[in-house]
Amino acid sequence: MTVWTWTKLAEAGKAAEATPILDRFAENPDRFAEFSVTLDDMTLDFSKTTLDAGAVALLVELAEEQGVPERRDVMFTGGKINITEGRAVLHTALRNRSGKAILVDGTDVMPEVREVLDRMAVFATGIRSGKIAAIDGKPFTDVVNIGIGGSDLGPAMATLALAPYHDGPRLHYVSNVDGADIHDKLLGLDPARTLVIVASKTFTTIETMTNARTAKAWMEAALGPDAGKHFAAVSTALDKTAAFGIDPSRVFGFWDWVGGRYSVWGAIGLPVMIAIGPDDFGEFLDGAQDMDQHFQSAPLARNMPVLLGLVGIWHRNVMGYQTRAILPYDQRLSRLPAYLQQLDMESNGKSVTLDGSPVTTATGPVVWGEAGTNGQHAFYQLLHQGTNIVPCEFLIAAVGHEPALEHHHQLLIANCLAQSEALMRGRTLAEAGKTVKDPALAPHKVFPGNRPSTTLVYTELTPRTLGRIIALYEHRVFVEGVIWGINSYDQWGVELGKELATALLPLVESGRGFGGKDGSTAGLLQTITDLRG
Ligand SMILES: O=P(O)(O)OC[C@H]1O[C@](O)(CO)[C@@H](O)[C@@H]1O
Repeated sequence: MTVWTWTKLAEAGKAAEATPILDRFAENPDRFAEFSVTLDDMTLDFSKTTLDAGAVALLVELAEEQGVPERRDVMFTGGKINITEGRAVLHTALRNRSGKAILVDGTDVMPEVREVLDRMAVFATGIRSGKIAAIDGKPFTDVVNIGIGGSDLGPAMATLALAPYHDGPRLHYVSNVDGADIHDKLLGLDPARTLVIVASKTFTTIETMTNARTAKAWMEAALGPDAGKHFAAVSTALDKTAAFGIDPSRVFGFWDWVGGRYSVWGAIGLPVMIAIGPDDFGEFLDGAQDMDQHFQSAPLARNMPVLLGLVGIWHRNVMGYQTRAILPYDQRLSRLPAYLQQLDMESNGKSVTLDGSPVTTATGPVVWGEAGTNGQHAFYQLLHQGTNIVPCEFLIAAVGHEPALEHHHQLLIANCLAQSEALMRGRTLAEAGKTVKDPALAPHKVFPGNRPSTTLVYTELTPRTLGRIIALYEHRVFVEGVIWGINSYDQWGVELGKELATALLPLVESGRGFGGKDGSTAGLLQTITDLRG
């Protein structure tokens, strides 16, 4: 009975406060082994948390009671778990390399998935080799991807993450409707050498369509009516890509059962495939499949995504922490926090359960972060001494991609481990007193410690490793969403702002008619109108 389990968990949470994390290692020399989980060369360490064996057992019980294994199996087999949109949730089909059929409404989706991936590979290879050339017969040197949200964050994050594997044309990402974005990205690009990919699941998103039209005008000004030959599209709306003038042979489709924020594995990943090539893109998919298979087969208590999800539940619901920080010690993962913000917050930022009734527990935390070590010199002050406790999620590769700069990587590792140690260990007043001549300074140098973190360690940030990392976080979001009883796969919360922006545009354009608006909005419209002159 779930209420009973939540009650027991609340008691466990109170009891946990009595034993500092650091002391738990003295009590149990096997704590690291017992509170970490491994998949091949990847280890998730959650020993620097207040969890003990009893709490983990209760959390696993909660996951079982809430039906995590059953819901997982329904998701993987094409059940329509996105009930508010009547859709299956099958991003896992995009990286199903097993040859097994996956049925949606009785039809195997795998032949279509493979067909699109094969077409992407032919196109990407052609662009990379120059066989698919610009209208003057010369190779494309630059690719501009226009998209936003899931049609931008995943490929942009992955392109940066996999820079050491990038041997195709240069990639540029335009997302913001702010004209500054497309202006600055196109500046210095030669339309004669540039391919534009318009990426939009719906092909209606105002930001993307506005940027796409601007890019088309830029291209047409240079190339005239042949400009369309420098465009490709990724979308589920094939009628709309045709209306935009993109040749169907350059349109790569996907399906309504792939959510935008889960879509990097298929056609939305086209720019990544162009950058790193189909073979490495295949490795990326293989990595995700590794995690899928582990998620499906490992017992809950040794299951990496389940445990990461349960650590999240412990921190959010039992300890009451409101945010979680994503802290990759990898400059090339500097877009990971932004990517995970959409994945996590658009999925689990919900207030009603599947049946529409209000939730009775807190749901998704605020997700934020920055690459280490940069964050250390910005916001770690608050992490160590602020009044909020922020569970920190560190990521670090054992090996960097720059052998000649090995000393940099050693410093990076030392910094990463030092931070989780410092958060846990803290510094007492007595210890602080020994570091200062003036005792009045000692309180300023106290660190409360006992601040929780997890660390994900792997050999090297390869395409396969990146695939595993992203799939790990996708499944973590799933596990938490199931426990909270919410639909992680819709995003109605983004609609109201879009509707109001559409209604406001004519007022901005005309500079009048503010009467029906609330005082603040009318006042801001008037002020902006006056400033625009
Ligand atoms: O790919 P599209 O349809 O342009 O949508 C872009 C993004 O907009 C949203 O629908 C809402 O912001 C996201 O879920 C999605 O990733």
